[in-house]
Amino acid sequence: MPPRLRVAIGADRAGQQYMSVLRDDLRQNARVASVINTSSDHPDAVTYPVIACEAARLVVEGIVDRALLVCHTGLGMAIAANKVPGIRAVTAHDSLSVRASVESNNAQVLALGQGVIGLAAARRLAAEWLTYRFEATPTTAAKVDAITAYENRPRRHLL
Ligand SMILES: O=C(CO)[C@H](O)COP(=O)(O)O
Repeated sequence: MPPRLRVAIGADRAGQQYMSVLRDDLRQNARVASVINTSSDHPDAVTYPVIACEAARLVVEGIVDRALLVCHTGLGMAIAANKVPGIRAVTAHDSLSVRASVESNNAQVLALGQGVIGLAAARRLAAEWLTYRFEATPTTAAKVDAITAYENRPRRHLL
């Protein structure tokens, strides 16, 4: 089995229910070394950009390997997390996309929508997500490196 993963988990108010179930699942999963909860259990505590950027920061600082985020659609969490340099965050609600996000895109952040999929599907996707690792072939690595290179360009060259 590959090295166990350190995972951050977080949710806004709209994702609290799934997040608490997924957090317990992560804690019981043999593929997980540790779980950091980036959201307060209080449902009004924080909004999705705060949670997403905090979780993304934990990833880029090397405190965790991945982050699992839940909001109503999974969209805002991914958008916000992607603003943190070095983060590749996706919203994915099917097995193929979840798998490709890790194996092909080397995404470290998965955002799920509590309003989009059922709880059983969310639990299955999260469990599957833990089994995947980036497969650094010449083609996949070159594309991910191209994203990083674009991100690291001086700002005047971005337009
Ligand atoms: O789904 C969300 C963001 O994509 C979030 O849970 C709700 O955001 P809001 O519609 O801006 O409140």
